[in-house]
Amino acid sequence: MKGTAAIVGGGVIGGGWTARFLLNGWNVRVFDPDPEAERKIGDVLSNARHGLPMLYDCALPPEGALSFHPSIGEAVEGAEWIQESVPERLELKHATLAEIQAACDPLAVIGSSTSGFKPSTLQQGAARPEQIIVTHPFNPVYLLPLVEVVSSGQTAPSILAKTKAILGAMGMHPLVVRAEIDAHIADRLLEAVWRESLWMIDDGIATTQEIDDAIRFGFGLRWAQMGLFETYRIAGGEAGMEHFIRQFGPALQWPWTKLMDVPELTEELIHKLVDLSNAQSGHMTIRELERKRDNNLVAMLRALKQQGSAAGRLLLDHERRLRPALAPAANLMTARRVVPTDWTDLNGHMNESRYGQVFSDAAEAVMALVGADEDYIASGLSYFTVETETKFLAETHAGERFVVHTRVTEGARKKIRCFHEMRRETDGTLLATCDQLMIHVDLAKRRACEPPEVVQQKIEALAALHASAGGLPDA
Ligand SMILES: NC(=O)C1=CN([C@@H]2O[C@H](COP(=O)(O)OP(=O)(O)OC[C@H]3O[C@@H](n4cnc5c(N)ncnc54)[C@H](O)[C@@H]3O)[C@@H](O)[C@H]2O)C=CC1
Ligand SMILES: C[N+](C)(C)CC(=O)CC(=O)[O-]
Repeated sequence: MKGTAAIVGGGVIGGGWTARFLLNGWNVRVFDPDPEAERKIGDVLSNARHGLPMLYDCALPPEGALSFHPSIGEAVEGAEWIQESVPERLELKHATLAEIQAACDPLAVIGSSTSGFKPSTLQQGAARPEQIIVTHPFNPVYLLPLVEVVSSGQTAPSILAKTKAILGAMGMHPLVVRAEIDAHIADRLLEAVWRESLWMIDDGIATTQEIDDAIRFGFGLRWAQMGLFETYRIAGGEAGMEHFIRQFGPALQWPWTKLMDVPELTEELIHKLVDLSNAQSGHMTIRELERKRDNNLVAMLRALKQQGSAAGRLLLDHERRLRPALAPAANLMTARRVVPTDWTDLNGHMNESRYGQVFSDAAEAVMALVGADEDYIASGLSYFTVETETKFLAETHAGERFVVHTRVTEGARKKIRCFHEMRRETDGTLLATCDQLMIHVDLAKRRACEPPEVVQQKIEALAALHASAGGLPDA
């Protein structure tokens, strides 16, 4: 599902939305009065182009076209999705939504990035309230999948359905908030932590660094994979949640928090916070910090993907939809992707162990093509690799795109032999080759066996096709 999106307000969040849509193949039309908007969005895009493709073990769709427009009216023309991301001021949101509605398609989704306003508040005075919905993302929008989707009684069910479908197709997780509430779900939680943290700084209890360490060395790591309640269920020991709530529930009455109070934002507190933050992170520019954050997020999300857990499960499902179906052909493209940062080593290039992964993925594509796919393996039959010879011919680095072409050089009885060629996509440089022999096995007996006739025929046909076609395609 791809189309045209209009981004109204191209700052931190609008820039992130621009990248999410563009890199998922949508055309994006931006309006932002800031004369620096194009450069700033360019910087966000360069981070996104580095980070997002690394999440996937296959290629993203070709990028859409990006354009900048001098007015809201021109930007929203023909757009199926309009994302409002102007500063968090109600009168500005109302004026912007009115200008959008004066020019846009009445059937388009108008999503607002608002961190805190309820959709019914945004809809006040709107020409078509039914078209407006809250779609609250998380920074960086191009990497974090969560979008809180909040409708009011006036939002059309068709707009809600379209919103969920479009966000899901871009690999995002639309979390539909059951009832509208100021600051939705996540910002309520974040605000409680933020308020407590400001108190601890104001009271001289902790520095920004110490508070960040308390999060990132402990519960921050837990929250990425299990959230609050599953984590606390485990913390109750074998008796689970009941023991946990009976033990720690009463502590909520004790003076552990100052929850509802807010420290007064005096100039003194503001300067203290800024000075502490400069001492903690002032040695890096914001862009350097963003790149560090993105590399860490990519590595963590890839680890979750490997486990099929939490946001990693979502990535796996998205990847399945992105992967093109392979058909028998003389020119068999068995992999196409970028080198993720966590595949590089101290030498600054892709580590030799990762080539094994690349050629294993290419071999799995061939297996699936001849019918030895996930269901086949679940039924108790598969192929094991018994021999490989890999030649490392040129270096490749994080972020570089490569393709693998495979020729089946032997396909008879229990054997499949593949010859893989891995090339850098930009200039066709041959990076590595791999000669790989696989043997068909019975997974219950863990012994070699003949594949069924139907698989056998497909392998033989593929081997014959590749023998008659000669070598692999020129780069
Ligand atoms: N920064 C964050 O962490 C998050 C912010 N949000 C929400 O996203 C929205 C935007 O916030 P940020 O991107 O952080 O702000 P920002 O200040 O980075 O960007 C706002 C952009 O809107 C532009 N703008 C100002 N007036 C405009 C107008 N009349 N028409 C079009 N563009 C206009 C500005 O030039 C600026 O580029 C807010 O509603 C905020 O609550 C949501 C999630 C996270
Ligand atoms: C601080 N904030 C309220 C703008 C934060 C958000 O809305 C979400 C986020 O990305 O943390």
